[in-house]
Amino acid sequence: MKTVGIWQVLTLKESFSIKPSRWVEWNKYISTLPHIRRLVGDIYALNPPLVILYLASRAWKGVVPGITVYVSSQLFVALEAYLRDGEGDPSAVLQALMAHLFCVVISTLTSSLHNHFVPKLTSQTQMFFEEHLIRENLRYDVQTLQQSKTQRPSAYMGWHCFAEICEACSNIMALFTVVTSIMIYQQHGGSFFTTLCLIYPLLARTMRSSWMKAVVWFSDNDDYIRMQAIHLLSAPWYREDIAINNLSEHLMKEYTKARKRLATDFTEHPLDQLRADNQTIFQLFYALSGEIPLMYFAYCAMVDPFTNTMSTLAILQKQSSALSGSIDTIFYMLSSVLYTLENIKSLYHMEELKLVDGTVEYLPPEGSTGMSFELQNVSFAYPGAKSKEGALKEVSLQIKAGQLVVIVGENGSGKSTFIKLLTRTYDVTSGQLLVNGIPIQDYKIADLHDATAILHQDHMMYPLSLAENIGLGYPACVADTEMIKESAVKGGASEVIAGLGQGLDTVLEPVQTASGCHLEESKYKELKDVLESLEVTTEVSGGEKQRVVASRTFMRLRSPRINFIAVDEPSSALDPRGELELFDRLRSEQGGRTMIFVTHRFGHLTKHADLIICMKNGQIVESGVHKDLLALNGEYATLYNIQAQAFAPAQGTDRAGGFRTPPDNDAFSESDRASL
Ligand SMILES: Nc1ncnc2c1ncn2[C@@H]1O[C@H](COP(=O)(O)OP(=O)(O)OP(=O)(O)O)[C@@H](O)[C@H]1O
Repeated sequence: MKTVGIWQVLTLKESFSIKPSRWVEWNKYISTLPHIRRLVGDIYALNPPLVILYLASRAWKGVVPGITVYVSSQLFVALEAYLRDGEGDPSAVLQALMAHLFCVVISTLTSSLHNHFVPKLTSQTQMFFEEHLIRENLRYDVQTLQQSKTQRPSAYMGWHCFAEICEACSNIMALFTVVTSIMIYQQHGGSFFTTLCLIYPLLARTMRSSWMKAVVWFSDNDDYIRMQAIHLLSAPWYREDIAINNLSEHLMKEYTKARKRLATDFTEHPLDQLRADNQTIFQLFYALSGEIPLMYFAYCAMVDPFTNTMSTLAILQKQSSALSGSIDTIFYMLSSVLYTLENIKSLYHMEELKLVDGTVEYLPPEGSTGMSFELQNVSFAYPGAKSKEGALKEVSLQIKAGQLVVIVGENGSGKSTFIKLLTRTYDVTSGQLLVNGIPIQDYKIADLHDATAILHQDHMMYPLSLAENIGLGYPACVADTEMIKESAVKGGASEVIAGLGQGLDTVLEPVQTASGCHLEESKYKELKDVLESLEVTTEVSGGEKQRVVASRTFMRLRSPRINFIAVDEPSSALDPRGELELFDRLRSEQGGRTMIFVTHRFGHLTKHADLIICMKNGQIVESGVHKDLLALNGEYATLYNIQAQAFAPAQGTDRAGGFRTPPDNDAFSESDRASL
């Protein structure tokens, strides 16, 4: 670790070597060859004539530097003979000039053609990979996706990888043709000259790789950290807090004090400071190496003054710059191509993921429309969770088909996790979870999900119309407007929807396609206004969104296949009346199906419950019905009484943390319940 100004910088000591580990890296890249073949095949199949045209344009780009070097060398020689003696061969000049111009014309035409058809090929490829990635993303469950460590590629990556590989091949061809033309032209000393030309790009590469070393940096300077914290506090989102608490002056004083203390330390970016260190000598060498062709010419001219002319110098300069350019490009591309190869893998990686699915078709238990659960010593830890403690520990329990269950407990006690296991969002880490007497993993996941409706605490809106937002609860009836409207009434969203200009057709957060540029000048105000009026987001409150999402669940409940309804704290943003109505309507929709509520405000639910589960630290600490649990006077009674006391007249303090004791252990009156 090195201290650079206020920064602590960590690097690894590396020396260049062809160690076995490097070969392991190369093997990794070689293993992508099947993916490259697949990528090229996929893109070729999209539009064979355009792909052939594209490859031809890249091939031309590969040979043109060599041809240009050769032809311009011929031109220099012919011109010099003509200028020096006044009686050179005009046809040789014309020939060389025509060849040179031909190259220029073909290159320009190729590049213009290239610009014409490449966007078409790019968008076709992008759409192909977008479809491929959407299909793969939608195929997997939460657990499999979370376990996949590979980065998620973008659809553009397909074309980008293909273009990079073609570009790399084109650059290798360019190098080959330039070297060939140097060898042809300079039959004596060509290889020596080629070697000299390597020095400049090699030094450039070395310099770049010294900048691209893996580095980690952080600052442990208290003053700097404090300045940054105060800087963050000046952001608009803290404004209200800072203004109301009148903190501006205090913060400014603190900032100034910290800045004064820091004055002597460097805060510039650590990489800039590192680069500035010990680079002068190296940079000098690097700059001088660019002059090697000139030195070589001076040497040749002194050794053999009669055969070396000014055209020889011009040719040497042209050849060396073409060669250095090709080598430099290849070095530069090498690192990006290696990265590209990794990306190709990730494009097809999703297909290789294995979805752990069962084979049993889900059927409800005989004579019932509910789903039964049995947990036997179930434990669960989230994949990659940092906490050593699992989210659920040794949980055993039975839930009968058609029961109404309420799960209560403190924050983080494992209530949502419990629901995630029952809905097979995740698989248990150990123990056994039986659904209708069969291990949950044995069922086909899609079948289980078809029989489940879940209303979450997150109110996730889809970037689609409100009609679809609700209708997708039951995709088979997504076009049934009447059913959607009825569901909206049950979910409490009908008034919200009626208040929006486009009603059910409103898209709250439309897909953003509109954009503009160069609109700063006032004469373009009209255009700017048009842009601002396009694809506008409609703001609604969190509670209103929750009502739309609840309507989606009511739509889902119309499906005759639903046997299990899980409701996980869906009312955090709802007003008390909205919450009460939502819970009552959900209960009235139960119709013999198993229904589980997770809620902190359980006063108006638990008395209807067939089973109450009280959780703490990932375990079930109590379970039973309301009366029995109150009589136990344990965890459930404590939680219940804390809520009840808010509505009870003052009667002294109780044992549960200093709250007033209610007149009896069941303090919610009907009117309290309604307004809870
Ligand atoms: N995706 C996750 N990855 C890792 N740990 C998680 C994840 N989700 C929850 N946990 C942890 O699992 C434990 C149980 O969380 P869970 O969400 O089930 O609690 P909860 O009882 O529903 O809490 P709350 O009442 O706050 O909603 C907590 O310690 C939590 O930090």
